[in-house]
Amino acid sequence: MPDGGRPRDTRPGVVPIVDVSAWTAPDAADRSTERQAVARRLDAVCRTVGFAQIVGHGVPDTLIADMLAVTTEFFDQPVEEKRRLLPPGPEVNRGYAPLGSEALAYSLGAEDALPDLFEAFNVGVDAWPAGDPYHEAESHRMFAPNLWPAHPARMRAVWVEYFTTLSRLAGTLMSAFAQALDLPTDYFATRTGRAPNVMRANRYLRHPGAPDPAPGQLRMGAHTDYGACTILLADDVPGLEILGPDGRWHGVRPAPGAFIVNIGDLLARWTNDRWRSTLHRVVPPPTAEHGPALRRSIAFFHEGNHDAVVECLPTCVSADNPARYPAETVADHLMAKLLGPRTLTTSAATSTTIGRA
Ligand SMILES: O=C(O)CCC(=O)C(=O)O
Ligand SMILES: [Fe+2]
Repeated sequence: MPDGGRPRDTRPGVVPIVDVSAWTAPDAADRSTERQAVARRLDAVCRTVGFAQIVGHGVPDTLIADMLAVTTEFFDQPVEEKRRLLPPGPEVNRGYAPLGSEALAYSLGAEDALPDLFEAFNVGVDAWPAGDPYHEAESHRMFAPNLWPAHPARMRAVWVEYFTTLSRLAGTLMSAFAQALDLPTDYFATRTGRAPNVMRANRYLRHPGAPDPAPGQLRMGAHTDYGACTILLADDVPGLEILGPDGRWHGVRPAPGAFIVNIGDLLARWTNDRWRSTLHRVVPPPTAEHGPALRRSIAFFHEGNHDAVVECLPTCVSADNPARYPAETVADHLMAKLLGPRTLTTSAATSTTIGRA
């Protein structure tokens, strides 16, 4: 082995790198042959792994650096400060989630799970046209007001800019996904274009003097993401694992500058499982390893419009391949998924992992 017996770094490992610049670049309109090649590659990756590393995404490095800086400043405050931002109830996915307050395993129907070892901060859509009935209908829940901290003062401006930038990127990815599924490129625009997207920063940190995790306790329990797709910015620190097509857990380390994009339950349901909503988890560092083992991630969850009915796409159903999931509104699916982990009770949501490894 090249460096004294340590295993060679095998990035990108099981998660292929996909360059999407033919879809995101200013001259994307002139690159239809390349766009089609990217769409075909996305289809192949989404059918097998359900996770890709996206490069050529066009999100400026400076914005990413600002996001990480303000978010680190936020989490570095005393916990009492952060607890001022607790949401009014579990149905409001906003503000601060303290260490150990959630367990993602419940989202898959677990009946008993140890608390996860992360803390998090969540925001949703920050503003919409005053009085708009679509948004007002969910202003108590999926469009609830954000809970912004007083410090750092720049937090809201930077987060809103990043949220807006990633909403645009998600829209572009949905166009590429539509083409990959042999649909018109604007197919998802009316189904996801006004979605109650959520952005969540996770911090995993071993606090000095904290007990070792209990046997089986994870930094984040195994789950599938609930929405259409997720765009994840993560430190290149071990911990994230995905269940591969071979039925084994594989570590994922992001390539420099790449976002990790994964398919969520809504796209698995739309595609009748042609695309995988892949199980993933975050494992704790080995107990023998010293230090805080800090790992940071920021997940942008691209959902569907809350009133969209998700049912099998016309290109993904046939007499030999009947629809596997009942039609359901996005709101019903997302709320059923969300409440389990946040109330530490079994979720009643339909799982996309049944019958899979
Ligand atoms: O922290 C990570 O790498 C994964 C986070 C994640 O899966 C999530 O927030 O849904
Ligand atoms: Fe996730």
